[in-house]
Amino acid sequence: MLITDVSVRVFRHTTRRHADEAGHAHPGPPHKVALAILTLRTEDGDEGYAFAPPEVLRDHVIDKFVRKVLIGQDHRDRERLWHELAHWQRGSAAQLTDRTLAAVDTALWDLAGRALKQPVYKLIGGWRDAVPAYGSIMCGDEMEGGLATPEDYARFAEALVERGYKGIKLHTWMPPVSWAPDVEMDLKACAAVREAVGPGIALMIDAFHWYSRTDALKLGKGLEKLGFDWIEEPMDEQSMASYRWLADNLDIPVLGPESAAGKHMARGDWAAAGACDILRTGVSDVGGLTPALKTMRLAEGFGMDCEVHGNQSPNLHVVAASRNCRWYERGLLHPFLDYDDGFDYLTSLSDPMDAQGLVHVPDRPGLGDEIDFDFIEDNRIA
Ligand SMILES: O=C(O)[C@H](O)[C@@H](O)[C@@H](O)C(=O)NO
Ligand SMILES: [Mg+2]
Repeated sequence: MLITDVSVRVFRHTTRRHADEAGHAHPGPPHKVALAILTLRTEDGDEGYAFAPPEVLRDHVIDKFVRKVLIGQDHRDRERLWHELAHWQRGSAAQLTDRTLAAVDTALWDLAGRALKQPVYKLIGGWRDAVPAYGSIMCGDEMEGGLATPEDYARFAEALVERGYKGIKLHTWMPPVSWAPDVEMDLKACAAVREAVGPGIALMIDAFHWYSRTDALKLGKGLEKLGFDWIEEPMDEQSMASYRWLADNLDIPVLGPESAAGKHMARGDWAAAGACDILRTGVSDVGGLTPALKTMRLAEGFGMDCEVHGNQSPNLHVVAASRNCRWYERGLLHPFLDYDDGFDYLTSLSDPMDAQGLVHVPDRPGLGDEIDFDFIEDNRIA
């Protein structure tokens, strides 16, 4: 049970996803990007894994913090190990981030499941074996036939309904799109999608993240007329007061926070302050499955749903183990990309979706990722 080794391998894989200056993904030509895999190994030879950007798992962080906390410890003590690592953040000069905590906690959960030969969501306490997915569309762009016009969004939404999605979230246009942000254009895209898919499909928006209160109110009021299920991150989430004002002035549910710091503690403050109607968490955002589950359970105590940010197996297991979460966010999607192609370092999809829009949680040990270790070795750079 004791952890005897913590290691990181960095490898390159090919993707057509390119990040813009706000970190939002857009399609482009195939290019190679670096990714790191964290491996925790015990005296019994059991291993747990997590993927993260290489900078999140750089040597300094692993040596100075992660090894110091984990080596020699019982891997099953996830609660204690998470808190010990989190306490190192304060004195780390901002070097030990929530993203690193998330990777370590994810690998600990994966390790527990692989050692016991059980899927993680069953260890947490399963709620369901299949979860409804919404198609999370990439931010708009200026690509011919991409997501450049309201009609482009409508056409793509029809294709997503055809694929089986029962919910669709629009990330609308943001800089670096030359004319963005634009509330009127956001509403035109949302209206075109509603017209295209009809009233039976759940629609949500994830808008430009720095609108003013008045612009966010105008957007929200317009979405109310279109029967949208939630408005997400239309203003800077560092101002909880702005969100409390918005939630007080809108009928459409306000969902958040996604990107605000503070883990499950900040999300408790948002729920208590009435700054949102639906809470939000995400394994990468709050420091792991452990705090993501804490957010989910505190939301339940407030009678609130809590929607999970992001795809991939860690988030899927949180959704599968939670009653007060309606969706799995499957994406990000674009007309020029086939999401079901998966990743070249995994030999199967982590989130296979059937024609009815249900993602079936793989009945495999741990988080269930089928990792191609030969690919990783063949493409290893550190
Ligand atoms: O990079 C990001 O900010 C995320 O990909 C984000 O665009 C998207 O995942 C999101 O906000 N989902 O709710
Ligand atoms: Mg979002």
